[in-house]
Amino acid sequence: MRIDIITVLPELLKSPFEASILKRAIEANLVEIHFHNLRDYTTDNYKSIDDTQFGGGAGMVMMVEPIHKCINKLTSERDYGEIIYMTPDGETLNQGIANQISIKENIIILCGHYKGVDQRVRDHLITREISIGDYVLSGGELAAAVLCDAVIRLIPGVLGNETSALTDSFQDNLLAPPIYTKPREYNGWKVPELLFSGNLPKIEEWREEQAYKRTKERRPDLLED
Ligand SMILES: C[S@@+](CC[C@H](N)C(=O)[O-])C[C@H]1O[C@@H](n2cnc3c(N)ncnc32)[C@H](O)[C@@H]1O
Repeated sequence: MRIDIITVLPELLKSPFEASILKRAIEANLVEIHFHNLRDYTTDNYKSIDDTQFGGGAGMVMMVEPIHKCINKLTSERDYGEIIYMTPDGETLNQGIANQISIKENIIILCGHYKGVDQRVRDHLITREISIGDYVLSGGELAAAVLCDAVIRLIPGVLGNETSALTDSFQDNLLAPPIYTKPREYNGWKVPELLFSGNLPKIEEWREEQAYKRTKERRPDLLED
């Protein structure tokens, strides 16, 4: 998979890709990340990417031209399965959306700033708009990093254990069951006996029951789907 990220702050985005699972995925050539500084697509001496709003009002708006030029350059080189704008009024990111995006070969992610981008970018250049939640960040970079992490860990081969992403919360509309590791007893706090029984079908059944119970308690809305 190839991910092209358009940003005015590439430095803000680098560190999430320089550690742990994302770093290993890049090193293993399972994903390529390319940053594009929007200021490289400006025409004036000040490298302006924003201007005041037509009609008045507080806050600057990101201009259509540099974004158009950058997206045009990328799409003239290869096809993209999705051109995503990170925005608080987009569809809220969930595991289903991450699954859908993880099977795309190439995607572009546009990070906004200030009041956001000129509406014509959204009307004519963007194919999907994604929010990471009902709150407003200062820029799209952290949101893009969240989306990339959620997507990249689903690419086959990225996680050491192929099945582990499938047993995480939300994959089957259930939250994950409780998990335990050594020691067997700590401070008088015990691990459920069944987990030492070696009876794998029973353990699996217990995990499913626990996942269902936790989902019913914490996220009953998931069971309605
Ligand atoms: C200050 S916000 C703009 C908010 C916009 N004026 C509004 O009210 O919807 C600047 C940029 O941060 C990004 N951003 C902020 N909150 C976000 C969220 N919850 N999800 C995804 N991106 C977000 C977007 O790229 C947005 O263009």
